[in-house]
Amino acid sequence: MCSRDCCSGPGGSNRGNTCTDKKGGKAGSLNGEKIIPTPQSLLYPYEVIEEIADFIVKGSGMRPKIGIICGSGLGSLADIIQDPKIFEYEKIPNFPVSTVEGHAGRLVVGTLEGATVMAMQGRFHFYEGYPLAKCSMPVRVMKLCGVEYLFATNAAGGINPRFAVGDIMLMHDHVNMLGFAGNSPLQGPNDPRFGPRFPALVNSYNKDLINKAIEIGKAMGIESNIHVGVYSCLGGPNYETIAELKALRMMGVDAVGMSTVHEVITARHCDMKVFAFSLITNKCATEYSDKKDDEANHEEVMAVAKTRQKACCELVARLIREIHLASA
Ligand SMILES: O=P(O)(O)O[C@@H]1C[C@H](O)[C@@H](CO)O1
Ligand code: HPA
Repeated sequence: MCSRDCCSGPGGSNRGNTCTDKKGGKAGSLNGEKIIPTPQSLLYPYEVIEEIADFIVKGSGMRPKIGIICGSGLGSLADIIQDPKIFEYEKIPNFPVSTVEGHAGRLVVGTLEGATVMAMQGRFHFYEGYPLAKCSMPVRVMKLCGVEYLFATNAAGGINPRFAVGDIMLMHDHVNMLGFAGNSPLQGPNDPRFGPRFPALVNSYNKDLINKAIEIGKAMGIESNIHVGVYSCLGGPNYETIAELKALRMMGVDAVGMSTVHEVITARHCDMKVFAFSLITNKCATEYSDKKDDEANHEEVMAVAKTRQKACCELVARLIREIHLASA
């Protein structure tokens, strides 16, 4: 049996992603066992998600209402949670592990501005070798824990020439490049306990929350650093070519990254309200040049995120306060 995490789901059974064994042989029959392709939706059945959610709710003694996913270098969004109960990903049954620098690999449950919240300090990316359904599985865990609002954050390259490094782009739409290529976290049989077979995605990004965030940005005196725009997720881990960036710009994309979209699709499928933003950590070149500056790198992404942690934390905390006060 193949034990690689990329192709084993809960229970350790093979989940049918293309896989090579230790000797580099193509999987199809590994150690004599036949590998049967498994649709993404069967990677984590409802009952397994329920078990994970029970583990978190019982372990924390809380039913969080707001879920936060911390982007690269934005783990401090979870550090401001009060009275935190911390769950290392390795200790949560059937949870994947974080493999990317800047993604600590912990789930933090507690209170923030009076609201009960749970935050992923570390997300899962397609390029790590995880199928999309596994990348966004924690969103379903959040849902079954009681979460109504998803706050998804990411580090992204700015394609819109008006964006500067350190700016925040509130996402109001996305272009799902992995979807264009036929990949979706919802692939396979649909479990209606999560949501409908064919979810609509217009109005995925909650307009009220976007408007409130703009107001908060003004109150913080950073309105000139706040934009509203379109994000696109590519598979990574390589950054984009100039031709790809030009094409994305022509499609109306303002910022590009390697995450978030599949999480938003999963959240909207199970009817969560979504707020998402990109921290612009680098400017993407859309013209050819020999300048080394044009080359994105993860160290720069992390360094910029560090300098903007405070503003991002304040924006998130103030918005959560508004949600909490409105529902009190
Ligand atoms: O998890 P996010 O989307 O914030 O991380 C971005 C995309 C890659 O994981 C990494 C590239 O620097 O940052
Ligand atoms: N491209 C893709 N992902 C990213 C970038 C980028 O320029 N910056 C941070 N994450």
